[in-house]
Amino acid sequence: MVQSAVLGFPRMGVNRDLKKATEAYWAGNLSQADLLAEAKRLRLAHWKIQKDAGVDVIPSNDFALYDQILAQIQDFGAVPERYSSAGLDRVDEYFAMGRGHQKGGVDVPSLEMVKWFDSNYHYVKPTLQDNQTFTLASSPKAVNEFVEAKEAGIVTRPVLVGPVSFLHLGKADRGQSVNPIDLLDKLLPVYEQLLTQLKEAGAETVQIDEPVLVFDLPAKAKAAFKPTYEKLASLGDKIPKLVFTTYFGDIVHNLEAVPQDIYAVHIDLVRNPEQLDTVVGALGPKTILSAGVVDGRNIWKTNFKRAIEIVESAIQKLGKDRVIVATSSSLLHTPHTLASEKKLDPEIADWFSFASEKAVEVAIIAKAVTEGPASVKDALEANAKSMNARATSKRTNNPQVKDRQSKIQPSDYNRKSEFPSRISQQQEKLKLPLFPTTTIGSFPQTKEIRVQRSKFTKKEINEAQYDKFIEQEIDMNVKIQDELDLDVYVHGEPERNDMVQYFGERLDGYAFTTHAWVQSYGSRCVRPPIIVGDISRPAPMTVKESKYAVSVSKKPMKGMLTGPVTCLRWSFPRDDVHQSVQAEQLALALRDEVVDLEKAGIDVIQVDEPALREGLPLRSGKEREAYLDWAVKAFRLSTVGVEDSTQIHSHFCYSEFQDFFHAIAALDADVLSIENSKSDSKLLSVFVDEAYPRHIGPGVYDIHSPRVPSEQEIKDRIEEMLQYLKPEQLWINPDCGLKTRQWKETKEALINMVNAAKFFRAKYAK
Ligand SMILES: CN1c2c(nc(N)[nH]c2=O)NC[C@@H]1CNc1ccc(C(=O)N[C@@H](CCC(=O)N[C@@H](CCC(=O)N[C@@H](CCC(=O)O)C(=O)O)C(=O)O)C(=O)O)cc1
Ligand SMILES: N[C@@H](CCS)C(=O)O
Ligand SMILES: [Zn+2]
Repeated sequence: MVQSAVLGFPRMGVNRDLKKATEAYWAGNLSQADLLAEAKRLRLAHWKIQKDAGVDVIPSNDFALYDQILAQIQDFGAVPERYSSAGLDRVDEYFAMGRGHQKGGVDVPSLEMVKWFDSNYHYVKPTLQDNQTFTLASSPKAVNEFVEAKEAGIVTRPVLVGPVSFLHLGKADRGQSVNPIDLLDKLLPVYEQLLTQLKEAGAETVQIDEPVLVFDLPAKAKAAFKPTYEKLASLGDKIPKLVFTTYFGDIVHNLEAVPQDIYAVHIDLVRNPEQLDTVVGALGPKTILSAGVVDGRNIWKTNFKRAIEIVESAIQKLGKDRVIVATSSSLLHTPHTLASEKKLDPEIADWFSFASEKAVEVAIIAKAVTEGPASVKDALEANAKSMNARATSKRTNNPQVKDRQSKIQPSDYNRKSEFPSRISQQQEKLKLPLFPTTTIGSFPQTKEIRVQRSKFTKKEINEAQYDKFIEQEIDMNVKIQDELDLDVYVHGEPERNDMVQYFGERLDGYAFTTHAWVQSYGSRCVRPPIIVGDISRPAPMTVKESKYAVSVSKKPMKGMLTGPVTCLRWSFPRDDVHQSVQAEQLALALRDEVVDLEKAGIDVIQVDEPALREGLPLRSGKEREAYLDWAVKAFRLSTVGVEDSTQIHSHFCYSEFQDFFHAIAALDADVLSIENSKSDSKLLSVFVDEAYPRHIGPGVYDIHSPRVPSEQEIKDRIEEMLQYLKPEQLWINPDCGLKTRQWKETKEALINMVNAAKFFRAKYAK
């Protein structure tokens, strides 16, 4: 029999229940016991959904209050001393690592949080010491949650991040020099104990995630797999059988690292179906293949015919008992259920499948290949009908958009003059001081803003009332910036629900949802709009608010847009058209917006591209070069339609810019703001080595945490930056937008930031 398996389920709940509970707990409005009870309720509900869907192998320990890697950091005793010595209980210690803690005499910033592979999910980086030790918690989460499910009558497959990935995804703490992978011998005993305890609790199999195998690995990490998994195999029946799990790429280049003596190997056959034959050929003689054929990263209905063909091809080589039908990755990256979408056009809704529906899909595919297609005849027919309806729908095709794309000229990618000429024209107009201060765009999205927007959406207030409210918010933001004495203002983005969803809602070719939330980090969620057809801009999207903001501001006001690559990456993209085509369509729509902003008197326009780095193919080589080529072109196409005297800014809040520096340089933006506060300023040396001539604002403090940085801390950061950057090219700004913060901490932090900038301004004026 071919089993069906889900690799992980979204945690938030049908109504973002987990977000609401954790935020209530942080605000002191929910007890810890009630938070934990809510988490338990959600886990049980999610196991039941999968059971009712007919899934054979249901995951546990895929749940986390904040992040699954963070949970493992704590369970393995890898908590840096600054947190473990703070006298917090386990839950608060965990949250302190995730989001910082500044209360009751404890003042610790959070651990670094970075993108999970090329997704919009963020994980907390294991942050390791030279003398690191590991100790398994007395009551490990993986065991607790397995037992919890078992007591509810569901025998699950616990999920762990494997030892090589755990270390490879980690880093040495500040001031430490350890290479994480060198800690493997110390870490392995913890896995042995944990796996033994899981077996004793009744777990027959464990999903051990080693997704780093899809990277180009350093030799040491690659070589670490074999001895690690031989060691675990030597424990025989003392531990559960292991499903060695990879996703988000192919593993063909790392095949020798795949353990031979292992129960099962999972591969992502949505991203890389072509790896099937090679991987099957390299499996150990008894190893099972877990075939990831239901997309864990997108919302399109699975094409059953295609998926069944892939699974059948594996069965032909391995036999039915050696194949599992699975989701390609965890379903964490998909929304909870399509059933909540009451407002979607039924024609389009018929094309989608969210997490709960995908659980049903794996079960149907497994049944089709086990018992034959006749056993699921109706489901197969309905699916074929949906596939055909989408392929032939008029909604996907706009000839005018295609015509405009075909007429793009090489000159459409270049500004009129080179940077030196542009910057002097801009400076003449803007008259900015040395070390100009600015923020990244958004100001706190208060409860009041969300309530007003919600009222407007529900038609409880009319457009004029909502517009008036937004104008008042802009007035307030301008006043606050006057008081703070910032140099380049922002309107604060109060009218935006999200920097991508907002644009998706204003562009043709997009569908958007009411409940399709996906966790981005901690309690924060996004509702990615869905690209269903060719994209175009029916009307200006941001001009009204920016024009108003300029009219009430005495200093330069930035116009604020989300760039084409980020709009693409943080949407659910089409899977029937290459992403470069979708990015180009977005770029043309944004180009018109940039030109309209300039016409409306906006002299500084920021086009954010935080997702440019995240879209970089995970392995170096031709694919990466091709991506960078079209991604850079899309950015340029969207920004270069302006006069030299208009200053183009761009923003990146993911700091690993070293490996794509040439692409950042090729964007030709006049000013870049980049996330920097959590990384070593040494990384900035790339700007010196490459003689980068343009302006840069490396973030001087972390905005993900409510913690207020002191003026001295900010001065120290600026001092470090000045070792690498020239005073006349340095801007002073936070790491990213301030929408997730409260006003109190925002003002306090910005006062310190402006004071720090003024200190250096005075120092260098002498
Ligand atoms: C900058 N980042 C972003 C990423 N991806 C995006 N798509 N957008 C980003 O900004 N990726 C990387 C980084 C970090 N990630 C995030 C992700 C999410 C947030 C965030 O603050 N999310 C908000 C939700 C934002 C939103 O869409 N809000 C809507 C709906 C608000 C709402 O909940 N309304 C209520 C009713 C009102 C009420 O009572 O409060 C409801 O619908 O029930 C809006 O504002 O209208 C979050 O809260 O999770 C930040 C950074
Ligand atoms: N302008 C956006 C960028 C976030 S990456 C903001 O400030 O929220
Ligand atoms: Zn940002």
